[in-house]
Amino acid sequence: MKNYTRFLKFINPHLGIFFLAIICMILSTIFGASPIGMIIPLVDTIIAGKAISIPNGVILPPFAVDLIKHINAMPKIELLNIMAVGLLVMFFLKELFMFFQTYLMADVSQRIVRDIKNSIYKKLLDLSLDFYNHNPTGQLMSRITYDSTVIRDAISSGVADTFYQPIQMVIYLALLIGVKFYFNISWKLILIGTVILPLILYPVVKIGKKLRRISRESQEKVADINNMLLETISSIKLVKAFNMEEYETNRFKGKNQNFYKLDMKSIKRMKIVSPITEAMAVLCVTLIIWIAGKSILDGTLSAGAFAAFLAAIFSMMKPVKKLSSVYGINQQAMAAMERIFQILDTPITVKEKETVVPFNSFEKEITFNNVFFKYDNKKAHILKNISFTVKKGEIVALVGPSGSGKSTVVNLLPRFYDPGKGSIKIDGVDIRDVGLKSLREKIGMVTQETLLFNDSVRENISYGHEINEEQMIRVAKSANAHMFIRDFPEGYDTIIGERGLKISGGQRQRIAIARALYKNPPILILDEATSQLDTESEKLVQEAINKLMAGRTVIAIAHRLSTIIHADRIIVVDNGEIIDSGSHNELLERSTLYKKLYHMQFEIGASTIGDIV
Ligand SMILES: Nc1ncnc2c1ncn2[C@@H]1O[C@H](COP(=O)(O)OP(=O)(O)OP(=O)(O)O)[C@@H](O)[C@H]1O
Repeated sequence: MKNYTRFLKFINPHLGIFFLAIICMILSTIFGASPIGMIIPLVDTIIAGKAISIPNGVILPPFAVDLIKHINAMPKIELLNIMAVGLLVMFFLKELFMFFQTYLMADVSQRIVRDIKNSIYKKLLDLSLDFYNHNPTGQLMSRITYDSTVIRDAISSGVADTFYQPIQMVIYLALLIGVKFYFNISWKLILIGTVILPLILYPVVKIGKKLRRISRESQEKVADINNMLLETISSIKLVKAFNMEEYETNRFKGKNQNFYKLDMKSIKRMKIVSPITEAMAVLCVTLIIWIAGKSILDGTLSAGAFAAFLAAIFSMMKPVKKLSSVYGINQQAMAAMERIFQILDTPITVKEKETVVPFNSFEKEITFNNVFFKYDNKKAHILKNISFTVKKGEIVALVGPSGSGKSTVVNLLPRFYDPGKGSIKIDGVDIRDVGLKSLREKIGMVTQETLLFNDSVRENISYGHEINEEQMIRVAKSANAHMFIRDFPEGYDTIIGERGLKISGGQRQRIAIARALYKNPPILILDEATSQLDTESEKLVQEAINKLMAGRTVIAIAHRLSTIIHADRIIVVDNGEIIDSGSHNELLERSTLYKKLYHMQFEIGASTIGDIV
């Protein structure tokens, strides 16, 4: 229920259209119900040839008495003509308002789904990185694509009917009660109509609860399937290299089959609702016809009154039946909504404080003070007591075996994660006290995976900033990228990435370096790629990196000998701790681990890189 009311809040901004749709619903129902009133003169006056009589004891308003008298006095053929035209007009108006009702409701549902998608997307981008460690991409995508579609379908049919059908029921009930009083129909008939009929809803509610559980499961299965698709398609080379096509096909078949079974379970339940409600309805109607039939035989009920009463009861049945199927759809939507709220409610771990210290320029130093850190799902500390200082303009290189925690150290600086204990300060101010935006503006990152968007070279280089053609070409030249970009079919407008032009690893790196140069941050985090490029390409990348580092404060996860040699200080990290620091020569003399790393990583690198130092 809480989720339902919360969901209704999404309607708030579109209340205007929503109410307009409701008004159209009411009008359409009224025009749909009015012809029932015509049944009385049709049956009593035209078919049975009797005048409409006012039962004893019934007091009608004068205009109704006049109307009845007028109808009784009218030639039958004229009455029939009027009724035929009336029916046509009513039908036309009913359908017209029905069209506006469905159109406006569909508009509301599309708007709500659009808003929900926007909210999820914004939330996803605001969420801290730890969230992504335990939420696979495919599953998150399925929230935006599949779950929101379930909700859209539920709104356009569900929400509309949730309001529309009760309105219909009330109007038909009013009509029924009007007919009851007018013709003095026994309460027994009314009770059967109004009490037993809604009982039909009981099995429906029961089934609805089950549907919600199944729906939750099947939404998880869809998320699973999406995730698998994403993984295998993006790793298609790996699948082919290991001849895993058949294995992956079978894995997919398995997941798909499970989804099919679950979907059928839900379809079975959705579809069983209709025969159950049908059977109950037939039972009620038979009972009513039987009781009413006896009254007609007794002469206490006119055929016209009976026909009007029966029509009102039948009309009421439609909304009851409709409501029962809507309940199932709403249950599915609620399951989808629960999953969406789960994301919307996930706390953001790395948050900005309400009042932040201004951070306009970087002046002095970055300090890590006794920093401890662990990833949320792991018990052991990944970083232990990390303390070091980087003065403005210094280049500090982090070296250490794979998995020792180097990337984790640098990820703490732009606050991708916050330390558990200890602090990181820039110019003496804890980075948790400054605005996230102003902090990240000051930091540039060039990482091992050179991430480029499927967009033009121009957009990739200027990402997040206004495009200044001159500056862009200048940075591209510095990054040794201008030459090859110029040779692309559409120069800086060439689309690169997944669906665009494929470019080499070295070219990607140089575009990423141009992007960092364009941002022009005072602090640079450099996570050098371990993969070796060919000599020529490596030389170009190296030159570009040197230009990028010039005049900046750099923390580099070093894999290149040249970075090591250029560094003012080298920090050796092992198993999450700093075990030594100093210059290249000092460390070569006293650190066994550094010596080992040097011989393994840098010497080999140097021999292939050639004369870059
Ligand atoms: N997102 C994460 N969630 C949980 N554990 C992680 C995560 N990222 C890294 N780790 C773990 O933290 C430890 C340090 O990883 P980190 O990536 O910082 O090492 P590294 O020294 O940069 O390694 P490499 O040189 O291979 O990139 C490793 O044991 C790794 O398994």
